[in-house]
Amino acid sequence: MSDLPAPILSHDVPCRSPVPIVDNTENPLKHKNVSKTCINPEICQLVKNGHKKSDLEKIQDLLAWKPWTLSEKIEIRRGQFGIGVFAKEDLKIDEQLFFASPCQTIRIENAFEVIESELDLTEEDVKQHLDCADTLAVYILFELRKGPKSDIWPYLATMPEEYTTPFDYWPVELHDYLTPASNDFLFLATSDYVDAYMKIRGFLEKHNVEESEFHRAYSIVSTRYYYADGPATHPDWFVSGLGEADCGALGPIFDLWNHQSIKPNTDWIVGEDGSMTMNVQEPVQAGEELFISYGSRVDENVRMAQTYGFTIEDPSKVEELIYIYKDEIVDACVARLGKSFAECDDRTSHLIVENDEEGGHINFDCSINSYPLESIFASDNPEEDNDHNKASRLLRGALHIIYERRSFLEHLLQEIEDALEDDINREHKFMAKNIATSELATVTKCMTQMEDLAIAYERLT
Ligand SMILES: C[S@@+](CC[C@H](N)C(=O)[O-])C[C@H]1O[C@@H](n2cnc3c(N)ncnc32)[C@H](O)[C@@H]1O
Repeated sequence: MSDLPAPILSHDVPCRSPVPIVDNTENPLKHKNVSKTCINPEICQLVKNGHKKSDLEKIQDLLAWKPWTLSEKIEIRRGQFGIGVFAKEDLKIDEQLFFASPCQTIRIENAFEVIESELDLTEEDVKQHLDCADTLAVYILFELRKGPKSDIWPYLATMPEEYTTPFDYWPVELHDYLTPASNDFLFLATSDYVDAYMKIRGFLEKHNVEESEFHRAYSIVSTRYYYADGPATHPDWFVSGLGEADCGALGPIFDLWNHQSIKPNTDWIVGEDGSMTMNVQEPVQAGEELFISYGSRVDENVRMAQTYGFTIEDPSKVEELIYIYKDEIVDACVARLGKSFAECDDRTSHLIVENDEEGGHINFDCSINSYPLESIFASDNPEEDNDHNKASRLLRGALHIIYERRSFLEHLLQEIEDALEDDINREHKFMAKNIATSELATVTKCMTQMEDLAIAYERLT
């Protein structure tokens, strides 16, 4: 049984009607609840005297902003990953911890309202249509500029001042410390927001928005965005579909939950009406941090680095995908099939293109039924071949690639360890180390599986 009051249904909390731009010179805190943000009179006095609010004081303001449905058994405080959510008491599976009605989340409709009514967005400005993330980023940017006059200031005030992730600004001199897959993701990290910036560059320049300001707003959105249904209607300049779960929203309070890939202890449900509920998924002991998984594909350090700007040190808590590159396949083909470089190169180029893999790599899931490896290591006389021969040829090819990768990663890790002896760019070097460590763990696991399989095949002969 939940200790929470019955959830506030969406129709009980009126959504804002289109907000006219109000002259707030008298009361800069337009929202009624916001004017009462100092829930602690001592803090109130300190703020009046020019005291800069701490992170936790800002969180207090956020909690006082709306009638959140938040379990008394949890608390928000600083932990090892910045602000996080913690259990004050033991929690049982299925207990409800948090509920937000649609009006308590920040949705694409809020962004439409402000962009359409307050910003002079012309057809010329939006030659390419904006998607959900772009639109929310523009909205967040201009609300941040309003400061305390913004309707959503108690939320925005809790955002980190600096919002750049190391992957966005990776120093050129540290490129060699990244695995090949990280180098692919490094490109993706910047390309999203650069594309978004380029789409509306003219409009942003008209408002004197520098790239760094847009970058902060875009990062706020991309690191805190959850999928929700698209809007029922939308302006012409908006690109996403109607009513499909391809859009996103920001969830104050909800977005204070930190990430854990494997067995997170809480989970969330987005209702059909757009409400958000957080439930306990694994038993939790008092004092423990509450985690969600940010998504099924973020169990790779490399992807977390790209999207969220952090990596996890413990390799048992992450699982990388193994990306195999063309050069590695060609090398294995020459070494294991005794063919010429030209022939192997030709076969591999052809198959990688046919397999339509971006960037000349294939995703290898440590299975010998992996196409196009199967085709590359196929016999020249397939009609004389049998399953056993096929499998052992494939295993030899795959193991060659895995062994080479493993020794590359061991060497790379040694180089990173040496580089860590000087203090420059330590955060980046630790990130590179975590990525290489988790990839090495995944590759080693795959190697063991392949070797066990190879031994089993040998026994059969
Ligand atoms: C949605 S916010 C979570 C709240 C955040 N900790 C804060 O202080 O506002 C996501 C950000 O939290 C941090 N984070 C979340 N989970 C993490 C983890 N497992 N390890 C390191 N950092 C994490 C990252 O900076 C990430 O971009």
